[in-house]
Parts: sequence; C-alpha cells; structure tokens
Amino acid sequence: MTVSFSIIKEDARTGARAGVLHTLRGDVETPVFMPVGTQATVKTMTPREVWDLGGRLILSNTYHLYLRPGANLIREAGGLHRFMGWTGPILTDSGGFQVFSLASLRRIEEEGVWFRSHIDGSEHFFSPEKAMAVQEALGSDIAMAFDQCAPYPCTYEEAREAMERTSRWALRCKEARRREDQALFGIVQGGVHRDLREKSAKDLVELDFPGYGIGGLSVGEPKDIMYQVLDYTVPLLPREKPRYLMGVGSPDCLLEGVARGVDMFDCVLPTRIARNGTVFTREGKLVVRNAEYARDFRPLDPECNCYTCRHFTRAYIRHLIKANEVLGIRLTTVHNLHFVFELMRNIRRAILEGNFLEYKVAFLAHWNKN
Ligand SMILES: CNc1nc2c(CCNCc3ccccc3)c3nc(N)[nH]c(=O)c3cc2[nH]1
Ligand SMILES: [Zn+2]
Repeated sequence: MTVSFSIIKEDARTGARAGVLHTLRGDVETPVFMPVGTQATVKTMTPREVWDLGGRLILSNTYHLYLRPGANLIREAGGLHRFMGWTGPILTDSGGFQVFSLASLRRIEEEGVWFRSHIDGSEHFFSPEKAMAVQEALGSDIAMAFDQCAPYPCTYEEAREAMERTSRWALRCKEARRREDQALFGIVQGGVHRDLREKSAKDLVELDFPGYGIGGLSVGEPKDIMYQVLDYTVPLLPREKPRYLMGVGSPDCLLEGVARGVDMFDCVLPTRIARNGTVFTREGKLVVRNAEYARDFRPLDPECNCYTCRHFTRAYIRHLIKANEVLGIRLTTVHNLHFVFELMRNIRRAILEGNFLEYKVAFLAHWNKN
C-alpha cells in the first residue's frame, strides 16, 4: 500500500478532523500545510531547516522540473528525494494548473496540451500519460492527476468542458500508472457550479483514488464563494480518504478549509510574501520593509518563539531587506513557515481537545483586527 489515511478524531461541531497520512517515507499528521518547493527547493531554506520548522510533506511541480532540469536528469540522480536531499514524502502537482497559468498556451485538445515554455519559449506537449511519466521519473510519493482547471470567471459551458475532460484524463492517468510505490490522487473540478462538482466527484470516486484534490478554487473567486463550493463539494468525497484543497492558503482560509473537512493544503503565500518583506503575525500581516519599523527593536511577532523572533528585531530585518542581504528573506521565511506550521499544530491540538471552534473564532478575531 503506498498511501493510506487514518482519522484520529472528528470534531463534533464542524467538519474538522485530525488524522494521519501514512506514506512509504513516513507518517504525516493532518491537517497539514505543504510548503511549496517549485524548483526542487523550498526557496531560501535547506531541507534540514524545513524539517526542523515542522515541514513533513513538501510539494514540487511537474511542469517546472520537466522544463528544468528535466525529468530524465532527476531520474538519473536517483529521483527527486535524493536530488534535493529531502527524505520525507513529496507530493507533485501534475502541471495541469501551471501549463494553463504559466505557459503561453498554444492549444488544448482531447489528447493533451501544446504549450510554450515560460523559460525559453520552446514548444512542448503534455498529456495525462506524459504527466504520469514525468511524476514517475521524479518518484514523488503522491502524484496528482493531469487536470484542466477552468479559469474564474468562466461560462458554465467552459466549466463543464474542463470538468468532463478532467474526468476522462483522470482515467487515462490511472491507466498510465507503472509504479507501485506512488499514489495517484484525482482532482475534482466543476468551477462554482454545484451540479458540475457533483458529477466530477462522482466520476472520480468511481475510479477509487486513495485521496482527492479539490481543484478549480483559489483562482480569483471571492473567499465566500470558495467556502460555499467547499460546503457542498467536501461531503461528496469519501469520509475515509484525505481531501487536498489545492493552492490554499492564507491563515483564515486554512481555518475555514479545516472547518469544512479539508485535510491537506499547499500555498506559495508564506514563502512568497516573505521574499518581499511581509510576515504573518497574530494581528494580521506586517510589512517589515516599511519605514515605520526602522527603529522598531521588537521581534516581528512578540508572541512568536521562532528562531527569527528569538534573536532579531524588526529594525534589523528591515535593514537586511533594504540592503538586499539574503539573510533578510531567509529570516522572514523562517518566521512565516514557523507561523503556518505552528497554526496547523494548534489547529490539530484544538480538534483533539474538542475546542477547534473556539480556537478558530479566537484566532480570526485577532487576525481580522486591522
Ligand atoms: C493558488 N491557487 C491555486 N493553485 C492551484 C493549483 C496549484 C497548486 N499548487 C501547486 C504548486 C506546486 C508547485 C509550485 C507552485 C504551486 C492547482 N493545481 C491543479 N493541478 N489543479 C487545480 O485545479 C489547481 C487549482 C489551484 N488554485
Ligand atoms: Zn517568529
């Protein structure tokens, strides 16, 4: 068995659950936030630092690694784990989303997608079979099906076509599998249309995947629309399988997603905003590069006990960032990753202790203060 899921505790008043994702490279406590390692690195962090902060399952990307350095090179290196020095489990996204969002799209056909590389403009073809071959060369523990994520907004017809193609491609991905040591998760599409989401979930559940991605969200729709779609989509998925809300999210979205029964999340936000000098605090975001912090000798977040907050001040970190010193964005990244991992630890503890709803209300009261 490659990946299995155990539910430890289900919250009595919300859809939240605390669980364990069992993988061949170790167990992962859920709800889990997966830091994004787009180009085989969680930017500015060593694998040891990601692990020490609490990272257990990281995300990488088929599209990026296929283009550079190439799937065959990574296969020759012994696979992605050895190539990047990460011994824990890795989940790879199929590239479906990146081809549609990053590459200059050429043509979508039933067979697959022609696109131009965002790196050098060279022309490439991706299909469900190709996406599976690349993910098997990378050797990730969890591969995502090659899907078509409809943009937001889009017409009902566009959402229906993308959803139906995603279902057909999910079957092709499942049939293209060769590795026994890699799990394949299907991805539910259907835009913001309940009937399309129901059909998508039905198609994918019939294929009996070990876990399910919820795609097509966090693509520009208002947050309350995303929450509404989750309200009716999560219950369509098997209770005993993990649900992965793709591309989400900020602390408030993590809490709202957990409350609706989501187990897995990934988002570039914590690491991306860190690189432009913005950090998470209990009271919301803080843009430490702003002039107001030039003589502020407090830690980024007085309530945080991360390495950055225990040793450095806002004034020092602001100076480093203004001076383009690499240490600056390393320190903000350490803090943001600690913040999100600590949030997920607190969420899981609250579910186990039966006070998740109180924790969520209290956290959001501070988070939305300004
Ligand atoms: C940000 N909002 C959002 N992200 C979505 C993604 C990508 C998730 N993040 C993967 C990643 C991997 C490495 C580097 C960077 C990102 C999706 N992926 C797929 N396959 N399908 C989706 O519908 C889909 C929808 C999304 N919405
Ligand atoms: Zn901190």
